[in-house]
Amino acid sequence: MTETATQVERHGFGAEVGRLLDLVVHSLYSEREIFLRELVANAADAIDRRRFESLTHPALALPEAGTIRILPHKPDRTLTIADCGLGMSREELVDHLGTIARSGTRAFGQKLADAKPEERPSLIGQFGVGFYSAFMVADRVEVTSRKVGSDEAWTWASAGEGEFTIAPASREEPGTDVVLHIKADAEEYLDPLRLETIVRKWADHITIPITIERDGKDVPANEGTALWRKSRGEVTEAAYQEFYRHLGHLFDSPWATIHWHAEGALEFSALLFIPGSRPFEPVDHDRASKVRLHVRRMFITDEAELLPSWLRFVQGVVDTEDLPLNVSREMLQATPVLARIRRTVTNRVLTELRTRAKEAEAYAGFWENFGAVLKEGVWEDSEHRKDLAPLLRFRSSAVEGWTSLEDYIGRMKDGQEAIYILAGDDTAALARSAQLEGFRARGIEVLLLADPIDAFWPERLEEFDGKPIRSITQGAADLSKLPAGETPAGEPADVTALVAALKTALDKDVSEVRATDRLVESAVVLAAGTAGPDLQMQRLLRRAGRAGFVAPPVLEINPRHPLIVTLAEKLAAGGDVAGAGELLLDLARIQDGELPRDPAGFARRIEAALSGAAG
Ligand SMILES: Nc1ncnc2c1ncn2[C@@H]1O[C@H](COP(=O)(O)OP(=O)(O)OP(=O)(O)O)[C@@H](O)[C@H]1O
Repeated sequence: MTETATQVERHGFGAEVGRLLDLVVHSLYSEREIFLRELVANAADAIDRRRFESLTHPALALPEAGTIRILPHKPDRTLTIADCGLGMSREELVDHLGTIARSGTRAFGQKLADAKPEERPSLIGQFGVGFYSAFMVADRVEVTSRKVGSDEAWTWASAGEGEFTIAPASREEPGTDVVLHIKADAEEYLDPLRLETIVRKWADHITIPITIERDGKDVPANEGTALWRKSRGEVTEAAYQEFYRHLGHLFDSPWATIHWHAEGALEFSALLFIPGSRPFEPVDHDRASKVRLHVRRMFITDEAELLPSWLRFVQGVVDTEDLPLNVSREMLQATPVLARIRRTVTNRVLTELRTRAKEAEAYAGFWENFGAVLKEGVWEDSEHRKDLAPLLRFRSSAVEGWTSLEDYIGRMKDGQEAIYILAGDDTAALARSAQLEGFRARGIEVLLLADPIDAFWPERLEEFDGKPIRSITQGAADLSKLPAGETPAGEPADVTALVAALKTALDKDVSEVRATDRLVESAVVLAAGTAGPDLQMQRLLRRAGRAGFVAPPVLEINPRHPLIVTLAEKLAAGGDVAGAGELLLDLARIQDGELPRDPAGFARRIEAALSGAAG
């Protein structure tokens, strides 16, 4: 390098990088070797990306031997990881290595900061922290990179303490060298045999050849067999697990490993995993499946959406013989081959779920992690809606744990015609809801739904096994045909006049006031009109600022409740019930977890009511 001091530019790290670096460097001793996994994975990504770009820009083609070279050099205590990948421009060096681009890394940094110091090593070992893990073993890191298609090369350098420098450099070919100045206590990473053990452990499934320099020669270090091409019997659980962790930045064990080879009309190998825990990076990031598409072992893209978005939690690889190696992005969008693969792979995952759904306990684990995502399919995928319905699980007002629609139907009462559901924000609150009183009194089970998507999909599924699915907050649930377990205490008051007076008092805040037989202990409850969305859907629309023309709720009153009886009497004696009406409506709202319409006014009315009681 012929740099002069004046050409070296100094930059401060983004605040998040600084914090992450500090944590990584100071909390780690045991699992340091994963730095190599991270750097080799970055090199492999860069080569894969270059290969893909070169399909449309042949000038960017990879040199013959597209390898990753690991070069330990004891005399000057450096370890270099060199690749012939896409390379980075000056701006990319600054952006990619000076700030944290990946949301997952950022979230991980937070998790790391929150963890107890003694827990940090294992956290880092499990997740990896990308490029910055280099600072676990190096006290200085230099990255010299030349972007494909450019003659310029630049060196990014840092001691991992608050700042990095950028200076012009030279590199004969496009690609990247990451040079680590190995710390005194990390000398083992200059030993070729030690490095080889690490590569075998972490990177054996990487299909790009990896070599380690030993006695002046590049010695192959990875087997490079594509794991998914092997038959199931040839792959150990440990190898599956390692590959799974590599794919999804996951640290647990897969809940399901689905590995098969399709032959006949379509030829492909697929290795898919359903994660055993919710991934660290939120799955709804862009809602697209990231299953990787390979053609004859070569990585093509992870954007082929090989699974519908409601299966986006599935990780894995599909490797086909039926597409040309030089498949372009345009072709990927147009080819019927992918559509056929998609259908086959989707059905295979559904079959796996159906089989595993028979083991209630294990399935519950899956459901808690990904049930909410699966339900999106019921909402948006008419082709698979009916396949998904039997896979759904619910909390219920009648049984502990999870239950299915099929089991619910098995418990339906004589004369009960519908499957009843109640949606809200939180199952514990739903289980206590006044909405359930009349159903409980009649021994009728209600399914309790607390995912945001639950406001949507039931409307699309409509029925299961011939039984309509009904939200109990929508319309007047017709409970009169179903006998109550015991007759509720007290005579119902004649509330005809009260109903009319309350409607007048509440005016546009309610669309109707009516007496109901679905309450037992509570005086009032809200319902939605028969035609429009149910209460939970209305709440979500309001929160999204899209209440639009949602009709005001129906206020239902319990004619046997002492409070209602008293109000009916007060009205008959010529008293005014307008203030009480305002309070009743707000009480009904509060019961459903909402705020009073006018909290200050509500407080004043409560004060007045209490002083009346006190006086
Ligand atoms: N050898 C390389 N060649 C080209 N670009 C690289 C190389 N190493 C890193 N980069 C760029 O720097 C970015 C940051 O790397 P880093 O390892 O921190 O995160 P990541 O690779 O995105 O995530 P992770 O390592 O957690 O998978 C990469 O996304 C990539 O754009």
